[in-house]
This record gives sequence, structure tokens and C-alpha cells, in this order.
Amino acid sequence: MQKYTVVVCDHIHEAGLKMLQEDENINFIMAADVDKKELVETIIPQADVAITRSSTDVDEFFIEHATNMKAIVRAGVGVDNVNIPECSKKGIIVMNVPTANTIAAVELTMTHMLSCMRMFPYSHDHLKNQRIWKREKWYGYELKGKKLGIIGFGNIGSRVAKRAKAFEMDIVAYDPYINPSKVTDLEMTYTKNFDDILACDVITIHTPKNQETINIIDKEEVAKMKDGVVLVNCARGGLYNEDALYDGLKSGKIRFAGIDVFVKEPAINNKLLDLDNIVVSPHLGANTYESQYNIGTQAAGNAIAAAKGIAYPNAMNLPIDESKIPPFVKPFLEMGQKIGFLESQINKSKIVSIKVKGQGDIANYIDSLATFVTVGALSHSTESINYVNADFVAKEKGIEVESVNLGDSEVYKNLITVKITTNEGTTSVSATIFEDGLQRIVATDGFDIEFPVKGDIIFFKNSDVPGVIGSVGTILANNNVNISDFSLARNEQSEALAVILVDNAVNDTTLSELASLDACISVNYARL
Ligand SMILES: NC(=O)C1=CN([C@@H]2O[C@H](COP(=O)(O)OP(=O)(O)OC[C@H]3O[C@@H](n4cnc5c(N)ncnc54)[C@H](O)[C@@H]3O)[C@@H](O)[C@H]2O)C=CC1
Ligand SMILES: O=C(O)CCC(=O)C(=O)O
Repeated sequence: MQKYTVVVCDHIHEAGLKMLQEDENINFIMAADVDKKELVETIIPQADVAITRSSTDVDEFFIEHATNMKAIVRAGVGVDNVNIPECSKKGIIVMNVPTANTIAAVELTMTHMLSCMRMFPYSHDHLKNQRIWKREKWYGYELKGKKLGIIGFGNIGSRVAKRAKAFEMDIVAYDPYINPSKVTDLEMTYTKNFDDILACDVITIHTPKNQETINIIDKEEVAKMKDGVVLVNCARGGLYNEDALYDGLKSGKIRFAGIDVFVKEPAINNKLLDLDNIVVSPHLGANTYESQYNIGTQAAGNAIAAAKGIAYPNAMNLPIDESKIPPFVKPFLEMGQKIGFLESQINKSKIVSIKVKGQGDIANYIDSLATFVTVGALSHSTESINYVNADFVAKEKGIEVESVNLGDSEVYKNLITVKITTNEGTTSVSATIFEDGLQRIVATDGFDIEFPVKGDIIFFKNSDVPGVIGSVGTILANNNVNISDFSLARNEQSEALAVILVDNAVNDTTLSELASLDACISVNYARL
């Protein structure tokens, strides 16, 4: 009888373990208490499938040893600790369990919010452990009538909003990737201006952790907040910069914080723990019996299906069976995904439609290409998007996806064009791959301009007048931003576009300085 090895790397509910134990095709190894290095070096090489939670990083070291691995099941939502591109390279499918712990995370957020307002753990400790009865010491604040700023209005954020509304809070939501009606239909305020969030009495975050959301609250944002603000983070460590949080709490600018997640976990030596105006929990967002039962059983079921090769529910990547497609197709699919991601960064708003056109032989694979573009375009705003459900998720979000086969290509052997329309405008990017494998964008928004599909890219559009390039160069130099590649093009409307590749990340101050140049029409920035 064929046997498959499923390794459970972190603790999951016993109902899930029982499912694995009882399946006669599964050889199940419980390794939650094994030292991580030993796990990776001695157990992971045997595994067909691994089940992980946030305590096991699926990093290059792990993947290097996953010589037999078909799939990884992340028993939870966030996949920021899974190196998905490396898994794809090795042909390992990554699956998550997206909604099973939503309510647990929502209720923990409310717990933190209330604990902060009433300093509950501190009064409890005073009476229970110190045996002091001092009612006058423990005056708190009410949620009623306070403004709650919610960053990220997905599964968790929207449900926190509904519960907070029942506490008679005024809700202000910031999420550029949803239809504003999702918020306004609930008689809450939708904003595109992040400063409206910073002006709230209580702020909570519920976004994925990615390049755009890391440090979304930093020193500059804390400085803009109301004195005595309360901050809650039950999403991921590092969304609020931990130094900014520490300084804000220490100075009293932030009155209280409720924190479930940390940049480095386990966080037993984190300096935030030294403060007296913080409520902390050891990443317990998903820790309810109900949620762990749901996650454990779903993760085990998915792991069994994947081990047997029957199904890959919630697959987040699609390792391509290269024997089934011509070799030139895979890099185009990868490039299509990058272009979707690029455009979603330069045209940040609710996506209305995605149109993908192909010329040359690649046009025969245009539907697959459209799927990859859709995954790229939605990936940083929703962690539940994958190659299997991309069409479904797009439909659910009211996004029209169209793929067009334009037949032969006149100039390039193969050419793809991706046009993304959002509530705020349209962007278009055409790209090809040259014989030497170089992926190049060859046109964008009506400008014929060539640059590589990688790195940190600034798009600076300006009126075509003298002296602009010099000023742009000076601003970048003054901000220690090193230029690695500079391309320039003009259109017939006397506008110019500079595409500037730089060696390091560009901060908001630099972008604002560029935007303040008289000739500037727009500045956009993307990281690939
Ligand atoms: N503490 C814990 O144990 C748990 C933590 N989580 C974390 O919570 C996060 C959110 O989970 P869900 O609500 O299920 O995900 P979701 O995908 O349903 O919602 C995420 C929302 O964030 C929005 N978003 C993305 N980028 C944004 C940005 N730059 N600014 C504002 N909004 C942005 C998206 O449009 C989306 O509406 C997960 O990514 C995970 O990391 C989830 C479960 C448990
Ligand atoms: O229990 C865990 O592994 C953490 C849950 C979590 O953070 C998630 O699902 O994103």
C-alpha cells in the first residue's frame, strides 16, 4: 500500500491529528516539540507534506531540506513566514486555511481593545497577586463615542468594525483595495486619507504583512496621532514599527497598546514587555478551541488530499509541471504576475477590470497568463488569492478579467500587455522576454520606454521642460538614493516619463519632495 509522510511541525487540534492517524495511507510524524534545526535536518527530508503554524519558518534552510515535499499546509491565514517564491521554484505547493480563525482573531482584538481602555490585566494583577484593593487607581475610558480607525477591512477588520459599532464607537476604515460601499453600507466612514486614521482615538490593524504594510505606523505617523491614542495590533509584528511604538508608549503619546504579535517571536526579550502601559499576548489570535478545531481538521484534510495528489485546496502558488508546457511559457507567466503586482502598486485603488492581451505564441496561453496577472494584481491586498481561485475571487470582488489573443506579433517575438483599471484610473504595461531571458517592459501608459521588470522603480511623469532631470537627481542624491538605471521617454502631449531604478527602498519623504517639483505631474513607486 502506498504510504505518504505528513509531518506536523507545530501544535494543531487533536481532531486533526486523529484524522492523520486514522488514514491508512498516511505515515504521520508529530514533530511540534522537536527542535527546529533537528526537525529541518532529520525529519523534513522524509516529508511528502508538512503542516506548519506561525512557529515554523518555511525559509530557504527549510526548503533546501524539503527534498521530497509536495505541499506545505499553513494552518492559518498569514503566510509571511513562508518563502512562497522559493517553494514554487522547488515545485512545492503552498496552501493556507484562510477563514477558520477569523472570529478568534476578531474577539482577541476586542479583548485587547477593552483591556487597554480599562487597564484590566493591571487591576487584576493588583488585586489577585498583590492583594491591594485600590479602586481609585483604576479609572479607565469607555469605547462609546470614541473614533476607531481600522486599517484593513477584510475578513477580520470588517467584523471588528461590526462589534465595535455595537459598542457605539464611530468607525473610520482605511483600505484602498475594497469597494467603499463595503464600509458605507454599514453606516461607517470610509477614507482614502491615512491621516483620518491617525486622528482616531483607537487604531487597530488587520492587513497582511508585506512590503507596503511593514512600518505602516512609524515615528512620523505616531507624531501625527492624538495624544493618548490607543493602538491595537493582532495582525503581524512590524506593521507598527516596534521602536516607534516603544517611544510613543514611553512618552505617553500612546496611552496604551494591546499587542498580540511581534517582529521576532517568541518575544520573551522584547523591550515592549518592560513597559507598564501595554497589554500583551503570545500570538493568541487563533487560539480558541473552536478555531483550532476548524483549522486543525481543515489543515489535516487538506494535507491528506495533497499527499495523495487528489486536491490542493487554497493553493497559493502553482508549481508548474514544466513537462506539460513549452519552456518559453513559464517565464511569461511569472512576468505576468510581476506586472500585475507592479500595476497594483502604481495604481492603488479598487480594481475594476484587468485586461490581458497576448501577441505571438504566448497568445495561445492567454487565459493562464490572465490568471497569473490576476494573482499578482490582488496578492498584496488579499492573502486568500491563489491560482485556483483567482477567477472566483476576482468575480466576487466585481473585477472583470478579460484575455485577448491578438495573434502574431509585429515587432517582438512575443508581447504581453496588461491594462488595469481602478476606481481612479487606468495603467497599461507591455512587456516581452528577449532571447537572452531578459524580462523587459517596453511600453507603459503610452510611452515607449524600456526597463527591466525588477527592483525598486520610481515612475516620474512631468511636463517636458528643461532642468527636471537635474532636480530629480539632486533630490534622490540628497536622500541617499542611488540610481542604478534611468530611462526617459516623451509623448505627443509634451509630457515626459522617467523610469528610475534605484538600489534601495525609497521613503515617503523622498517621494513627496519629488512630487513637490513644479513640473511634476505624478510620482509612483513600486517594489518587485
Ligand atoms: N494574531 C493572529 O493570530 C492572527 C493574525 N492574522 C493576521 O490578520 C491578517 C488579516 O487577516 P484577514 O482579515 O483574514 O485577511 P483578509 O485578506 O480578509 O483582509 C486583509 C485586508 O487588508 C487590506 N489591505 C491590504 N493591504 C492594505 C494596505 N496597504 N492598507 C490598508 N488595507 C490593506 C485588504 O484589501 C483586505 O481587505 C492576516 O494577514 C494575518 O496576518 C490572521 C489570523 C490570526
Ligand atoms: O496560530 C497561528 O499559527 C497563528 C495564526 C495566524 O497568525 C494566522 O492565521 O495568520
